[in-house]
Amino acid sequence: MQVEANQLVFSDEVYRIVGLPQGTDISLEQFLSCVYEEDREEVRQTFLSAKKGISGDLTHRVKSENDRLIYVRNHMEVLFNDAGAVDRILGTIQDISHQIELQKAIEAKEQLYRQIFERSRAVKLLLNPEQGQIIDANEAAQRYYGYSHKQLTSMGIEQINTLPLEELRAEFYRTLTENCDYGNYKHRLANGEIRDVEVYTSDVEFDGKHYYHSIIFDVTERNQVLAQLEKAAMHDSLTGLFNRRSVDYRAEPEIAHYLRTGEPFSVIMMDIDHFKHFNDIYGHDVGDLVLRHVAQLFESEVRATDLVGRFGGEEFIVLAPQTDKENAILLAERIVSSVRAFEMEYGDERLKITLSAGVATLDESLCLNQTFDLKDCFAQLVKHADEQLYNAKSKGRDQVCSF
Ligand SMILES: Nc1nc2c(ncn2[C@@H]2O[C@H](COP(=O)(O)OP(=O)(O)OP(=O)(O)O)[C@@H](O)[C@H]2O)c(=O)[nH]1
Repeated sequence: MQVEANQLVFSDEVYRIVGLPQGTDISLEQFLSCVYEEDREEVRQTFLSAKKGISGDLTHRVKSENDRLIYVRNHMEVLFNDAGAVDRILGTIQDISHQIELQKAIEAKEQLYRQIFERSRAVKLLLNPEQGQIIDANEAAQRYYGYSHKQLTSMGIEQINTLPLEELRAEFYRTLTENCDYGNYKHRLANGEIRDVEVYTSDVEFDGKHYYHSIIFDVTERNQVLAQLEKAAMHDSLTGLFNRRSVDYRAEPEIAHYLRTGEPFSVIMMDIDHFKHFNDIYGHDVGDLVLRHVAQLFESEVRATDLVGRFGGEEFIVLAPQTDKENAILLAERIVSSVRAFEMEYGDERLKITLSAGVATLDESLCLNQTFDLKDCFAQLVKHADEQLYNAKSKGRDQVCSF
């Protein structure tokens, strides 16, 4: 622009941008009329400042043909004459519509993903994998954990996850590298409650840095139901002892362990003497009570590594790993004695209970006859213990016999 003459000289590109025929003489006002109304005043002010000697930059819109809006970056460079007065303003107008459209598309996408993260009803956290720092937390996470966004984003994941940070890192690494996209953890809420959670984690990259995007599902109630179902499936409902299915399930690895290491393994089969009398004389409920009391006595006599199960009716079994014949006999005698010493109160009466037991200890002959089928091997062992149990019964009951 020739400042003195108030005359604008355009390059061909500027004529194209403003949509005017090339070579047209243009005044500042004519140029401003091409500028989008909302931006016009700002462009005028930048021109006025340039006229006063201040160079400037601005982004504005220009109305092109068919009123199409074009975004331009307008740089006004002030050139001074020898006397130091403003001589010309050299304007560079660059069509940046494409970049702006691109930027708008990126922003729109960013907004979309931001909303997917923030408005999701699933609990979501964004973590820094090195420090375990919580970088972002959506509203559902704030509600779930009971912390504000500010509090969560100043916390490390180890303040929520009950695992120590080192173990957590190893867990994250395992989850991501082993292509297993979720892990089960315990998370602590602001009110101190510990909840079971299933966490799905994916590695996301942004600006050259890696983050972990975790979606957290509370599975506390589901786990409680599963644990109850599992307990019901594995235990006898009357006595709380393991049921026959779980005895079989636990016996097979013990036999495999014996075959591998030669460490002894014994079983004790036990049966309450004349149990039918309790039912017949006092009723079935009292019979049930006897079974419960006896089950408690068993549990107090065995080691934590032993397993006591109800094999059926009034027949019980003890699996005693790492126990040889001598020690299994001692254990059986201890149990038989403790039952003998026990008196069950029933009204004014004190009911006496006795028990017979048969012991069998695993040896190779029991397994070698089989084709190394663990089930058959265990059945053989039980059969031998059962024979000894009936031996004890026939010898007068209230005693232990062994194979
Ligand atoms: N109350 C109760 N009785 C049961 C249960 N399961 C089995 N019984 C009873 O246990 C009794 C077992 O009787 P028997 O097998 O004749 O044996 P016993 O009377 O203990 O005699 P010996 O074993 O020969 O000393 C039967 O009357 C069964 O009905 C139970 O869950 N509750």
